[in-house]
Amino acid sequence: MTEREAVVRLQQVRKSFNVGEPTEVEILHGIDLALAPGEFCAVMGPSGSGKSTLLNIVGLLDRPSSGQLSIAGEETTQLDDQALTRLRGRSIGFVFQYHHLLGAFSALENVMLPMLGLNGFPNAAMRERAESLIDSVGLTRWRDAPAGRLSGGQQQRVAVARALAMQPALLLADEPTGNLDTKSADAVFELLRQVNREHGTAVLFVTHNPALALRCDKTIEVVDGQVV
Ligand SMILES: Nc1ncnc2c1ncn2[C@@H]1O[C@H](COP(=O)(O)OP(=O)(O)OP(=O)(O)O)[C@@H](O)[C@H]1O
Repeated sequence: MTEREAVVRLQQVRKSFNVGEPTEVEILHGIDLALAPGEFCAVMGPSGSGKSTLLNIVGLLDRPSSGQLSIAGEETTQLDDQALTRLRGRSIGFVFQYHHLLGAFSALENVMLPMLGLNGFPNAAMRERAESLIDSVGLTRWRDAPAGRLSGGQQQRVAVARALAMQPALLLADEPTGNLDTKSADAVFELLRQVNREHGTAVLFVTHNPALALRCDKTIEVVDGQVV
């Protein structure tokens, strides 16, 4: 797979944090990873091994201390913050363990929020697209309900629809089912698989659940800051 073809490519990515001058701890020790378009990859590993740190870097929320990272064929390490924000907005969707929805806003409004961009004015096309996303995650009846009133599983469905608002090539899901009962977790996982199949969205899916990992295209394991 060439750099252009990969949705995500990490080469020798290291990440250190300052934990009180002058002490630095290295958390990621030279990660190599490539994700093809449409690939659904589970990320497993013990607590504290560096999975979230890795996802934050792939999601352009944090920068590597060294190494190369390309997203959708674009090398990112030289980009300034503004260019990173733009690339993130058009290429990457996020679903976290806690959905971070705005509880007083309707399910539909939450899905529209990422589409508003800088001028902040909704238009009919945005509304139509948000409606179709809400339909596709099975929440047509709850479209106008305040997000805070929905069940945990339904809220996570809204979060998936919101993550897809900008039609990203890559979806990053950090334990999106970790907070749900088995049945809701299964439904949210199936939804991610469906999105992956129908839209060709590549997915990095952090999970502690081996049964779900088995249903992914591949699994990588992060142990002590290395992919093993
Ligand atoms: N900003 C930071 N400053 C210092 N240390 C950090 C920072 N962020 C993460 N760490 C440390 O990095 C290590 C890896 O954390 P990370 O959250 O990536 O692990 P994880 O594999 O996602 O764990 P879990 O499965 O429990 O979510 C931990 O020891 C954590 O304390």
